[in-house]
Parts: sequence; structure tokens; C-alpha cells
Amino acid sequence: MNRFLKSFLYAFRGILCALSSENNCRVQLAVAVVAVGMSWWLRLGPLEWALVVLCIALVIGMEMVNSAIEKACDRITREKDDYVRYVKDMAAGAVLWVSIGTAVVGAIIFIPKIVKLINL
Ligand SMILES: Nc1ncnc2c1ncn2[C@@H]1O[C@H](COP(=O)(O)OP(=O)(O)OP(=O)(O)O)[C@@H](O)[C@H]1O
Repeated sequence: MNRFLKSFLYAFRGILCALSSENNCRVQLAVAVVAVGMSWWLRLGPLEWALVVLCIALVIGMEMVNSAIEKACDRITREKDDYVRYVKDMAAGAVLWVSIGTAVVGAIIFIPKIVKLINL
């Protein structure tokens, strides 16, 4: 099998592994399904759809990186370690950072449409 295809299969296996065994990834996938359902229901425009899809990809992707970092840290040591705490906190902070951005984008896109729908 050619090298590129092999790398793609390993990466795909990583996605399946994260979505099937990482609790946070599964929760975010469920939230993503709700967001896609709402986007369909509220008939978003192409640019709004693009933003929703981009935010979903960013949050789940960042959570996968966070989980990978946590696993690598846990393999290095399970003892209390200031450097591990620093690395894990920063990785978790990256997820929070992207999630806050996503919440803002979601509010800008969805709130006016929901308000309009309620006022009808
Ligand atoms: N070995 C360690 N040494 C010092 N602090 C740690 C260590 N492991 C975890 N921590 C602290 O605990 C926090 C949570 O770490 P943990 O690995 O349990 O992540 P989590 O978000 O609870 O992961 P998950 O829910 O996926 O198991 C870290 O952000 C860090 O502040």
C-alpha cells in the first residue's frame, strides 16, 4: 500500500478511536449533531453552514489533540508533576479557547434566527 494511503488510514483510525472511546469527543459529537440539525431547521445560508462546519471541526479536532496530550502525559508519569499539570492545563485551555469562539459564532448565527422565528 502506498505511504500516503497508509498515513490516511492511520489518521482515519485515530478519528474512529477518538469518537468511539473518548467521552469528551462523544459529547462534542452529540452537540455537533444537534448544531447540524438546528442549522438545517433554521435554513442557514452557505457561509453560515461553512462557519458551523468549521467550528465543529475545530472543537472536535482540538479535543482529539487534548486527549492525545493527556494520554502521552499519563504514559510518562502518573505521579503529581508540575510540568504535566502545566502541559495538561494548557491543552485543556486550547479546547476552552476554541469552544468560547465557537459559542460566540453560534450565538451570532443562531440567536437572531431563533428570535425572528419566535416573533412570527
Ligand atoms: N500527573 C499530574 N500532575 C499534576 N497535575 C495533574 C496531573 N494529571 C492531571 N493533573 C491536573 O488535573 C487536570 C485534569 O487532568 P486529567 O488528565 O484528569 O484531565 P481530564 O480533563 O479530567 O481528562 P479526562 O476527563 O479526559 O480523563 C489537569 O488539567 C491538571 O491540572
